[in-house]
Amino acid sequence: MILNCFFFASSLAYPNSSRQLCDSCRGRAEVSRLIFAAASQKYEDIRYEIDEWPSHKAEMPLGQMPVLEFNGTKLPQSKSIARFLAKQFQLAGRDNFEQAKVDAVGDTIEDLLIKLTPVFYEQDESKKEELRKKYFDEELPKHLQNLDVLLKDFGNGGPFFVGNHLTWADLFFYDLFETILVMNENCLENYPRLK
Ligand SMILES: N[C@@H](CCC(=O)N[C@@H](CS)C(=O)NCC(=O)O)C(=O)O
Repeated sequence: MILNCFFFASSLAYPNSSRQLCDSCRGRAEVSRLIFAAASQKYEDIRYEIDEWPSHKAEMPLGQMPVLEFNGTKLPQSKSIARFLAKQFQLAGRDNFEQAKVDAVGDTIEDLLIKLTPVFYEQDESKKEELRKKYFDEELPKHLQNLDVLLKDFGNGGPFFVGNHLTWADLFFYDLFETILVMNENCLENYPRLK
């Protein structure tokens, strides 16, 4: 099976952080790349730079990326792509209810990502810092508290969010926190289970 992913490359730099991220933000396709890697599956990974994007936008069903091409059809929406791949490769939960628990974790992670995006897109440096501080002081703790509850309830005391085995929810959390920890390396200190 050959699958193509499309993805935006953009820069992410936090000069005050001691953590380093790769020189381009991995974006919304990264969780799918991690699923492919965890399942040892081959796929084609096509990435566009910002200046290449206008000539490809019309090729995408919703004019957005990422898009997965499977058997000649293009599937948009990063979480739908991730769920599809996870189901293909048995990383979505072992029964219907486990899948719902994995989805609940994935949706809770998405909640904290949605609130973070204004920080990424703010161009004014002082406003960006203000938003960043507010996010880490007020917003993120609520979401981490929610994730901690789900980890406790669904994870059977083990290291995975659901059912003592790896699912795409773990990969989604790992992917996002690689970025978030660059922005604030202490943000998981009060959540030892999540850390
Ligand atoms: N809900 C969508 C959001 C996709 C999205 O916003 N993609 C952005 C890049 S992160 C995009 O393609 N922007 C370019 C454009 O809209 O022209 C998903 O999760 O895939």
